[in-house]
Amino acid sequence: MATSPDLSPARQPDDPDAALRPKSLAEFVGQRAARENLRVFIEAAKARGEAMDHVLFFGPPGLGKTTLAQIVAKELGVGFRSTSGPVIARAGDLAALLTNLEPHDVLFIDEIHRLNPVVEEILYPAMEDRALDIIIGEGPSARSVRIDLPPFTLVGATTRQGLLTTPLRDRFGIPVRLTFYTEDELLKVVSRGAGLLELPIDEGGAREIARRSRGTPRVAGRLMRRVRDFAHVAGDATVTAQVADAALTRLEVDSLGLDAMDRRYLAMIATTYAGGPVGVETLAAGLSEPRDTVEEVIEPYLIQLGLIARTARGRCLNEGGWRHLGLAPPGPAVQSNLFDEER
Ligand SMILES: Nc1ncnc2c1ncn2[C@@H]1O[C@H](COP(=O)(O)OP(=O)(O)OP(=O)(O)O)[C@@H](O)[C@H]1O
Ligand SMILES: [Mg+2]
Repeated sequence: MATSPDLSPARQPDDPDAALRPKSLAEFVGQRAARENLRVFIEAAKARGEAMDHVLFFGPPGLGKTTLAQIVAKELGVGFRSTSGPVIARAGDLAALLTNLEPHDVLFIDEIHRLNPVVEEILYPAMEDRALDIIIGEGPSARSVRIDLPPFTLVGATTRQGLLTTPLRDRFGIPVRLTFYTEDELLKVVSRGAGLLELPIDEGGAREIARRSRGTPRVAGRLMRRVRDFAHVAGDATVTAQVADAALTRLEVDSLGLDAMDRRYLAMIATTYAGGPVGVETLAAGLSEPRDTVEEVIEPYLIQLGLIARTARGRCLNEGGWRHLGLAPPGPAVQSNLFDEER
């Protein structure tokens, strides 16, 4: 996922996401504000015959950042070049990419928060003045040469907007935050996906998958494929709510859509650290997961559900978190957690 770029599902040749990826803004479900604004900016850029301003998509993994980047290029009717922050090792690599763009092309940089600082410096004048400043030669005879670039649109994607440097963030004219999907939106994602996968499913079955997809279309797609496997082997002709529930329960996806890792995370705060506060490093070590995964993948949805809180002194389990684990919240501890948050 977001932490190991070269293993990212989005970059593998047999990308299971690809089959379900919407190809146009009209097909893209949810994120209504983002979609409507993008439509305006795309139309305006096309009408003026200009490259669209630079766009930054940010939000948790699997919400559609890469998908929207591709859609933007398609709707603009321009070329799409794709790379990722950690892959661009040297300034020269980025210079080569930029000088090879056709006018108005979209250059997509995934995980843009992981750009090497030296490479990032090249990007500033490229984004602002559509120019490259290249140093030729070494020592006293070195001189700087400015190369003009074709007008282009940089589309950046990140799961961690907070890790972007301010100069980089400020150069994106169109920042777009993606948020978790509602159950009804995911219902549409599942119904559309089931059609593409030729999976016979009724409304109850689709809603069960939608409800337990962690607010995330990628998870919905994954659960749909697994439910299809179970239904196939069990000989169920149609995926009903009951069939979906049985399959999801076997996959250890609970009624809130939390998986085994989410529950281990909650249980660790509850039992090992008495409800917190506990530092994220400590939790990551206890779970044997990289800190990035804990912060980018596990926590955002648990915070959205209100099961945990991030406080200045660490992570705390909220009342809902205790109840979800089937435990009673300790009275005084809850009060002191509230007190932490206020400070
Ligand atoms: N609005 C949507 N409607 C239908 N399917 C969607 C939507 N958004 C995303 N998907 C599906 O979810 C999957 C993941 O989307 P995508 O790769 O764009 O996520 P991402 O935000 O780039 O994730 P990451 O941060 O891990 O790179 C894709 O299969 C895509 O088809
Ligand atoms: Mg992506």
